[in-house]
Amino acid sequence: MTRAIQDYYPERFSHCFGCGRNNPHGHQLKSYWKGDETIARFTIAPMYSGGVPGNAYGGMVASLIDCHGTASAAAFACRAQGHELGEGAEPVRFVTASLTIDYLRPTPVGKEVTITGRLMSLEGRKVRVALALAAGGTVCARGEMLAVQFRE
Ligand SMILES: CCCCCCCC(=O)SCCNC(=O)CCNC(=O)[C@H](O)C(C)(C)COP(=O)(O)OP(=O)(O)OC[C@H]1O[C@@H](n2cnc3c(N)ncnc32)[C@H](O)[C@@H]1OP(=O)(O)O
Repeated sequence: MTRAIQDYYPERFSHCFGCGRNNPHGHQLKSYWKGDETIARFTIAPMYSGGVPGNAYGGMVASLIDCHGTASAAAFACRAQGHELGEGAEPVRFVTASLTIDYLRPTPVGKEVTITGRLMSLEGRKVRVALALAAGGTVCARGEMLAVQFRE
């Protein structure tokens, strides 16, 4: 897939600060399939530094995990319905109902990090996703999300 999962979001759901392609002030995170899992790459600017010099504040880490998690949920749900994003039906949209994060070690700024997502379970409108954020191959944070399909 060359287009990011977020590139398939309908226009009206594309203003998210973390991942909306139409929000020029936001992070515009992009998530992709990688086999049966998902991946996003991002370099945190030094202005998001936190308590530990040279490292990011926790909210920034949570923001990246949050947006990658809901994008992953949309992709997992789509594939479970038997089609890929962009094929036919408009992709379903998910919001975060619950997100837990374990901060294992400081996350560096100014260096590319990867965020990965793995499907844990899918039940009706609920998708549980296991998430990890790593820098240089070392996991800095782990997350677990319950994403719920948005009801319009
Ligand atoms: C479209 C947006 C695109 C960008 C997304 C980027 C990521 C984000 O930052 S999203 C923003 C942050 N999240 C939010 O603002 C969500 C706020 N919460 C809500 O709107 C609602 O509580 C919502 C939509 C999650 C669920 O409400 P609703 O659609 O009425 O469903 P509801 O029946 O209450 O719950 C559905 C199921 O999820 C379960 N559930 C809901 N919340 C939780 C929770 N916190 N913990 C555990 N289970 C939960 C319910 O028990 C229910 O389970 P079951 O079907 O087995 O009975």
